[in-house]
Amino acid sequence: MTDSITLRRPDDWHLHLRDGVMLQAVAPHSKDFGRAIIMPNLVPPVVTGAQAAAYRDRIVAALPQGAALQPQMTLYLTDATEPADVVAAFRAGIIRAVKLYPAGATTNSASGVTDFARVQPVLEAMAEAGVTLCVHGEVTDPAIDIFDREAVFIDTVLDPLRRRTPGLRVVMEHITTAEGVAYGRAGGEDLGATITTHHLVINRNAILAGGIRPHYYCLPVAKRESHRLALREAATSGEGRFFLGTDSAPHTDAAKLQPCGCAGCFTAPNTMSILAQVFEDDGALDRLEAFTSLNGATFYRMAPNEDRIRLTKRATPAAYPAQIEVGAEVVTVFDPGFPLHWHLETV
Ligand SMILES: NC(=O)N[C@@H](CC(=O)O)C(=O)O
Ligand SMILES: [Zn+2]
Ligand SMILES: [Zn+2]
Repeated sequence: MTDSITLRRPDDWHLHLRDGVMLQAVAPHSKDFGRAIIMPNLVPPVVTGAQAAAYRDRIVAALPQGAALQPQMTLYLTDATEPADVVAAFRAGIIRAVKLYPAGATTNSASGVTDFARVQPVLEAMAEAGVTLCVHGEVTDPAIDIFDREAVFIDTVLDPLRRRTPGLRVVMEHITTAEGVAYGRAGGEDLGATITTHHLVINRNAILAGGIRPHYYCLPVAKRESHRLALREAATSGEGRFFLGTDSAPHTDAAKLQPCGCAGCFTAPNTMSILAQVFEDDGALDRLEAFTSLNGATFYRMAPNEDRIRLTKRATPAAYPAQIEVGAEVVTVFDPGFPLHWHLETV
């Protein structure tokens, strides 16, 4: 039997494409998404409108002909960001959002915000102009347990920040906890939350039980099973607050398989096949389109994509490479641990 579903073309509201040889290798794997919010944590970070525009051009040049992907650029918020520069880049159509990394929270976040009072004028200008703030929501205090850093961030940083900046549009990026789901759900239309593919599939046992598995290590780190189930419930609910941001974050195996390995899962090549299985398993295939193709666009006040993709379930699993080549190195593709019977087809 062959099952088939047709969806509006999905968008990826949180994507790392990197630069240089890595960009060339990974960009084609996101070609079937419509819009993608491109993360600015390059080295050095994307901090000016001119840098964002130049990076956008490099991304477009790295895409194969006929690719659907339309990069939506972001600026990396630092203590030195000028409110007028952000608003000018937004009004010029160069950027879609600004990304907040607490300094030291994740990969390439050293230039992130150290002092929230310093960036308050930027946040106020963004609220006024309608620029979205995308937030990596983890505290960096070494005294806080890594599995608690998201929940503590919500209480001690995010909620106060939103209260003192009325009207600011915020996306909680890659939520990983029941607390993140609850906070996202309680927000108004100015609050959204992205959920990754991999956090719907793995809990922390995947990283640590029976041996350490660096390819499942990302930030925020996967939590216990009850949190994964809360994310599944949120993603498959169809509620407008929750939408797909893959956080596909490629690192070479050389960088991941280290005494101190990098955080990030590379899910771009097989995300839609994995999500179709997740939603089928939860009896929610009819809500996959809301999660991947409608809710994020609504949040970002964009029309949904007009064109469609098709997912077809076949007896033979979809093939995807275990690794892709990046120059002389490789990047390992996320292995969900189950066969991918849903094949992505362009219509
Ligand atoms: N998610 C990750 O584990 N890594 C991301 C950074 C981020 O999104 O926090 C990366 O850039 O590698
Ligand atoms: Zn992050
Ligand atoms: Zn990310």
